[in-house]
Formats: sequence, C-alpha cells, structure tokens
Amino acid sequence: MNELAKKTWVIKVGGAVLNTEQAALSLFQVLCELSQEQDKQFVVVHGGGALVDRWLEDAGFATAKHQGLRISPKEQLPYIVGALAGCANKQLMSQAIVAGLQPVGTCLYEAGFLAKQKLKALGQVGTCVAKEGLGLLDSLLALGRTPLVSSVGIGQDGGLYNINADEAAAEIAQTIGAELVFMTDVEAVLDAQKQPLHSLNAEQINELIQQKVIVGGMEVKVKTSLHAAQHLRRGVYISSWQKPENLIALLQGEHVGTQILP
Ligand SMILES: Nc1ncnc2c1ncn2[C@@H]1O[C@H](COP(=O)(O)OP(=O)(O)O)[C@@H](O)[C@H]1O
Ligand SMILES: CC(=O)N[C@@H](CCC(=O)OP(=O)(O)O)C(=O)O
Repeated sequence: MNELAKKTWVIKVGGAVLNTEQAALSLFQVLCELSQEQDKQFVVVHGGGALVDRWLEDAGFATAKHQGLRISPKEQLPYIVGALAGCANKQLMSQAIVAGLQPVGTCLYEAGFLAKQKLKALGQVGTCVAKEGLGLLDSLLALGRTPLVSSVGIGQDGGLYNINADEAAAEIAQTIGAELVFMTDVEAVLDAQKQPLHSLNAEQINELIQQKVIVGGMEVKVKTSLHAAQHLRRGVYISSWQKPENLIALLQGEHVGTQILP
C-alpha cells in the first residue's frame, strides 16, 4: 500500500488503559491489523492521568484539578513528566511492539508542537501549537512507523509543560488533517440516568456540563471534541478501549459510542 494514499487517524488512548491487563495490547493488535490490511495509518496520543495521580501521591504531593485540568506546580513536573513521557509512554511502546507495530515514542516537541503556559493559575499546564518544519510525524508514518505521542510539551524557552492529552490529540489531528477518535474507559458519554448518549451537540454539552452530569476528565473531553469537530467539520467519536472491536467498527464508518457533532 502506498503510504501517501493512506488516511491518517489520530487515536487518543486514556492512561487508564494501562491498569487493565491486555487492553493496550488488544487495541494495538487492532491498529496493526488495520494498518496492514487497509488504507489507514495511525498516530497514537496517550494520557496517563491515573499514573500521575499515583506517582504524586507516592511522592507526598497533593494534586488538584480545575475543570478537569491538573494544576501543575513546577516542583511536581519531574513526577508528571516521568510518569507521562517516561513510564506510560514506554509501557505502551512495549505493548505496541508485542502487537507487531514499530512504534516511536515521542513527546509533543518531536511531533512538531511547541508548548506554552495556558493560564498562570494552573502552573505548568500548557497548550501546544504546531511549528512549521519541526514535526516528524509525516516522516515516521512514511517509514511505516507508528508515532506514540505523550502529552508532555516543551516550550521554545525550554520549559516543560503538562498538557491534557485530549487537547494534545485534537491539536495534532487538526494540524495534520486527520480523523480523530477518543478511546476512554467508558463506552459513551452518559446522561443523568447513566444511559449512553448517541450524539451530542454544543447546546446539549453546555447543558449537561451546567447540570454537572458531565464532569472532570469527561468535561475536557467533550469540550475538546466539540472544538475539534467544529474545526474538522465532521463528527468526533468518544468510545471505549475496553472493546477494541469498537475501533474497527468506528473506522468502518459505523456509529459506536457518542458522536460529538459540530
Ligand atoms: N457524563 C459522563 N459520562 C461518562 N463518563 C463521565 C461523565 N462525567 C464524568 N465522567 C468520567 O469521565 C471519565 C473519563 O474521563 P478521563 O478519566 O479523563 O478519561 P481518559 O483518561 O480516557 O481521558 C470516566 O471514567 C467517568 O468517570
Ligand atoms: C493538564 C492535565 O490535566 N494533564 C493531564 C495529562 C494526562 C492525561 O490527560 O491523561 P488521561 O488522558 O489519562 O486523562 C494530567 O496531568 O492528568
């Protein structure tokens, strides 16, 4: 298959995948099969929030979130960076290798993005912006490698930043014009009765956030998905890595999980 003819998909995988045995392996096996059989290639962007929680707690730090984003004081950065760009990235690499992929672990810098502070009150929480000529994603994909990108960012000033992995994935997908799928630990966004929601538009999202039905990490995810859907001008799906077959169905154009509508 000519790599240039392949469609690129950015798959965001929540860090909790590392807590479930075989889950990452099964997901990567699906990516491997699909990239061999079909006109698809993948950039995987991963989180690791649960691991960061554990490392910070073990180090005796308290951690707090604001609207789903972890407030990241400078002194906590070695633990946050170590957990995300180190431990989570390399554990996922090992699963990807066993699954038959040839992954290349990177942070956002090698992927072509510079980071900057998002909001002073959040400490080293960052946003990322594409920098022309910096990124290696196209080259890696052309070599048949699978980029496995952590959401650690580095600024032009050399500062290290903690970037929410959903936001990083959306930025990458928008920059390279790829399809975007969020694989998380729930099958769909749930309503107040804990029933899965088939689709959500901007108005419904605002309402559910106001009613505190959508909170925490899911608040960031739906807001980011909406923003990405509006930018990409197509629906963005939120589904679960607990069922890798969901990804196959999604990539074949079927409706699985929650579709966030532009
Ligand atoms: N309305 C909702 N529907 C589903 N999950 C929700 C909702 N509101 C909050 N959540 C929480 O959001 C979590 C997923 O967000 P997050 O932990 O950030 O996932 P990830 O690590 O995959 O990015 C779910 O496990 C659930 O606990
Ligand atoms: C700023 C911010 O909130 N950063 C996130 C980065 C990891 C992440 O997003 O992990 P999941 O995808 O597993 O939730 C954090 O520190 O938890």
